[in-house]
Amino acid sequence: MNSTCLTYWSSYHCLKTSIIVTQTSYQKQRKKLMYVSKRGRRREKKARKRSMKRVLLLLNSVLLALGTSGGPLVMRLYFIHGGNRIWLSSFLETAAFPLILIPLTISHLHPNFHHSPKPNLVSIKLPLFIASAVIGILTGLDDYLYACGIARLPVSTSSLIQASHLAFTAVFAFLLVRHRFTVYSVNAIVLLTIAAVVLALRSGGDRPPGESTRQYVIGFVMILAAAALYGLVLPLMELVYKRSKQRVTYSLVMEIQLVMCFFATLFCTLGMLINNDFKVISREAKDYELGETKYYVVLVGSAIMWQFFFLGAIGVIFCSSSLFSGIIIAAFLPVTEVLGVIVYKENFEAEKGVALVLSLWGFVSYFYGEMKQEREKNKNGCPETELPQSLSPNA
Ligand SMILES: Nc1ncnc2[nH]cnc12
Repeated sequence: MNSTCLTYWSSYHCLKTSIIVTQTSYQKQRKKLMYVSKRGRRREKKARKRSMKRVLLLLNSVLLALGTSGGPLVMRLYFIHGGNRIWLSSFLETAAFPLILIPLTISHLHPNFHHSPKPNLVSIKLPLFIASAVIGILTGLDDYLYACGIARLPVSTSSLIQASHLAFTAVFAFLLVRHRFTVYSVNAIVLLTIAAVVLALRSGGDRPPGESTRQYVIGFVMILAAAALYGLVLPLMELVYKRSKQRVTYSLVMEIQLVMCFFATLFCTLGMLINNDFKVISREAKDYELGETKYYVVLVGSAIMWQFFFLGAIGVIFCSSSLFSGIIIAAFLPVTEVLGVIVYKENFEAEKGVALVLSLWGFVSYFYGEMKQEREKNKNGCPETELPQSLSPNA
């Protein structure tokens, strides 16, 4: 009896222990599963976010490329055929800002662009508003300097601006946001700068007949100042995103763009008022070589192209970096020159071909470096990292 009892007793204990062990391992397994699925969900969310950011980067790069090539071409069309109001052309650089209301409305309605179920109509807070307004005024000043240069140095100057613009952006990106350079990005900066300098070397041949040396020098200084100022504005924008206490979403980026362009346009409107540009527009339209209707078409086209430029630039900063914005602007410079050959029947000199090849090489080098960096990150076991050099804290 005793021995039977003992057997039962030990079997009972055995069973109990095995139940407890099973329960514990089940709980452990369950916890692990929950952890894995939680991690999986988090990964999935991050991957979705990353691919969304890639789409946005592509979209903004296309906008920036369109604006970089189309903006100077249309602005040149204005000056070539009899337009000469500098404040008006700088005003046109940002005046199409109400267009941003279209994607902004879409983004408010689309759940992928915001994070709360009931997004506010206006999410920008006062500190970000003030920063955007200050950058907007700087942009207005930059637009004026840029238009001054384009008006005085018609063809080759744009290449001069871009030549120094990328270098200024690189220096300010290092100083303001501690941008980390790779061998590939430095190679790209050098190649793109050489490409633009090759174009700029032809500048003597592009000097318009009858223009005084003084006018030429003023144009040169203005365009260099514009390059330096815009080289500061892009990293400044990146700094604003990074320091923002608000979570920076693409909707917020568009609101920032709206505020910036509003203040830039306000600045140029004051210039136009002081300079009596509004009174002259109708007379200038009547005298325009391509006709009155085409005059207004050129003005509207210019405003749209420049809006693509500015929206693309700050969108690329949001998705990648200010340096990448500068790289796209520089890379499309020879494309603009080649388009000038096609559209305005300008001469196709060997320098334009050389510059085009160099800038494509620079662009490919930059991309190769970025892809390599991302592949290495993935190999090191952090596949869910954000896009290279992206604004991870807010994105
Ligand atoms: N205001 C501006 N518009 C276009 N390109 C520029 N590069 C430098 N300043 C610029």
